[in-house]
Amino acid sequence: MGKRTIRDKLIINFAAFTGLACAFGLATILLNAWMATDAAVLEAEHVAEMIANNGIVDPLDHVDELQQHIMKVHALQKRDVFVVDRSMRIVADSDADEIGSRFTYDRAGVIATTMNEGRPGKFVEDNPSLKESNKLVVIPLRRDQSRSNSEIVGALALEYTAIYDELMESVHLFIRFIVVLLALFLAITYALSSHISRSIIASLKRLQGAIEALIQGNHHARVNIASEDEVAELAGCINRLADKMEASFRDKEERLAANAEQLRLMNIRLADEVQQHKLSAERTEYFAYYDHLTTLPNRRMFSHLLGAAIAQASARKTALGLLFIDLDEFKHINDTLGHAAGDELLMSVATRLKECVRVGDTTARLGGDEFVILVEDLREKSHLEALAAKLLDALQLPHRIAGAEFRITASIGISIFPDDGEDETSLMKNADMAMYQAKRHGKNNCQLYCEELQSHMERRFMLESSLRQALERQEFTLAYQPKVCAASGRIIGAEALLRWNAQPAGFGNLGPCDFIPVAEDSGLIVPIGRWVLETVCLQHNEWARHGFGELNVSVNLSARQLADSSFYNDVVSVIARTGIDCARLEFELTESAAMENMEQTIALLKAMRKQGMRIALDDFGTGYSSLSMLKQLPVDAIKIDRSFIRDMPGDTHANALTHAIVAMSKVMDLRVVAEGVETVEQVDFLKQCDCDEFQGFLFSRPVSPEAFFALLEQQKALDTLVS
Ligand SMILES: Nc1nc2c(ncn2[C@@H]2O[C@H](COP(=O)(O)O[C@H]3[C@@H](O)[C@H](n4cnc5c(=O)[nH]c(N)nc54)O[C@@H]3COP(=O)(O)O)[C@@H](O)[C@H]2O)c(=O)[nH]1
Repeated sequence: MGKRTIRDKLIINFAAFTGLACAFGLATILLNAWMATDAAVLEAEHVAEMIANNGIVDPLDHVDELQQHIMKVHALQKRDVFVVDRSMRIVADSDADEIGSRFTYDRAGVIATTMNEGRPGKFVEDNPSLKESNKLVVIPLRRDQSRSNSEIVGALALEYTAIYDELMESVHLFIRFIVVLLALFLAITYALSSHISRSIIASLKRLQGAIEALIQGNHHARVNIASEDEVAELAGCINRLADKMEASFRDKEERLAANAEQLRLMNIRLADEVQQHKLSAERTEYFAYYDHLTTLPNRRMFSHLLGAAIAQASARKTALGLLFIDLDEFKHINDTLGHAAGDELLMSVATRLKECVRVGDTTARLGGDEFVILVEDLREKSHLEALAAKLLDALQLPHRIAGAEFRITASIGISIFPDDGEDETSLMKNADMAMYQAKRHGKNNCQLYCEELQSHMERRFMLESSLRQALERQEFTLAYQPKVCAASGRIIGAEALLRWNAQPAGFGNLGPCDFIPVAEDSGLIVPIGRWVLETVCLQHNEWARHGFGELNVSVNLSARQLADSSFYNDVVSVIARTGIDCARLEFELTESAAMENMEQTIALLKAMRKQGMRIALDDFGTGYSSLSMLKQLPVDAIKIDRSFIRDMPGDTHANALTHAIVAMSKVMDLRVVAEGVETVEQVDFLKQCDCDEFQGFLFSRPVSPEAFFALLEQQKALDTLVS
């Protein structure tokens, strides 16, 4: 079934209503017609009964009286009346001419039926001669009309056409009235229905328009229905829905606006971050090739530049010079002044270096305090030496760091392409090797690479592996050099000095000055030092066993040992294992070793002194020898370097310095040991200076444990003799 509009439904309703109204009208008409017929028949029956009940008993025997009566009724009411006997012969008739004839115009046999059944009947006369058919009512005619069970002798027929027509006339009038009324009613109903449907449809259309506007996003759309019916309620609902939608839309709009603002801010931030990222990427890219502190090319960049320069020089058959620069004692400066000052110094160095080179030369920082300079188109080797000298001079000039002036030196190694190397790696390695050589040559100088240097390095490498083996094979021994009390002249202690027996062939006779630096550079000095300490402690136990437990014994320490994280624990555990009296154990370290990592060294020395061990500052006077440093370091004694002792008493300068050192030490409550004492004059002078102890060849060279023991025994014997 298709969709039905409201209009369709109203029309259907209207049609149904019309149909019902018509049916009702028709039913009314039919009822009226039936009632009219019934009334006419009843009236006829009544009249017929009246005629029949006129008091005549056995009426067919009194037909004349019956005839008279009929005639009276006919005269009064102008109706046809006749009476038939059971054979349908007319015995009385308002039309007297018909009397005696048979009535034949009742084809349906209504009269016969009436006579048989005793009930009234009605029929329409089938007389073709009549213009209008007569309607007749028939009643049975009894012998005694007052008795209902009396024999039926005939029938009386009374025409009721006129009364019927009269009644039907009013029925027709009623029908016309009903039809007009129905038509009027239908017209009004139709008009009203149309009006209502139009008004409802118009309202619905407005509702539809409002809803469609809402659907299309017009949230201001509202519908105003003046009525107070359901449509108006629906309009109210739609308006409320629209209000909600508008509020929700406004809310959404506000949220959208907020989101858009957030998005905008995020976009700005994102753009900013992208920019930052770009900058950071550029910075990362930059610092991948440039040193962030000095802005000089870094190792990676320099490697590229050197590679390119070698390729170009190789093609052009020209030479290159590579200067490897390492600052002397930079670590000390960094440790004492702090990293910020160290950074400032590095920046100052970078500036000085750049100021010294030509425009086409490349200066780079490899890291730490290592710098390189690449000189292209090199004509003369001497130009490199001149440049190195210029650099050393420039670097020596005071640097203004943190408001104070500092002086530094540097060591420079030089290699040349293609003589000293044809590739980047060998050129760098050889310049670096030459720089180490410059360091070994006392720093603040430059060294040109040469093949001997290479063989020297190779020799050094072989020495290192031999040293490693020596430790494993226990090829080291200790010599002991006596320390003599200045006041009593007696041996009061000894310094343990490392010796290497069974040395490998090809190295000559290697003294500690030859192999200890190699052991220090390679780190082997740590296990070697551990062995020295253990041996010294065991030796002291041995002396103690022979009654020389009061002797003090000194052990040398290098910076590398002090820097070793397990050093303190190693010392403590050796002491615990051997059971040596800590008060008899003294450690000697140089000023430069102490200064390599001053803070850590101070803490370490303090811890050792707390355990009862003593500390002596070795080679005093050759390094910084600053008063402030001496004040900071927790030491018990200083050993005046033998370079001072050697020159006295002839050198007034050395004499004065020795005097000053001893005086200063006394003020600081430090014991003073003079080392390298070789002459009696030196002893006399040192005694005048109030020196506490002497150590030197005058008393004894460093000797084997057995020889030292013999010295002790000899002293003991002398003591016995004197006492
Ligand atoms: N870290 C360690 N260093 C050690 C150890 N053993 C030795 N050393 C250091 O080696 C350097 C050289 O020592 P050595 O060749 O033994 O020389 C010592 C003495 O022989 C020498 N000396 C002593 N008296 C005189 C003298 O009258 N004249 C003279 N020309 N030389 C003399 O001095 C060296 C001892 O010096 P010092 O240590 O400064 O007291 C040396 O620096 C040793 O420190 C070790 O086990 N570990």
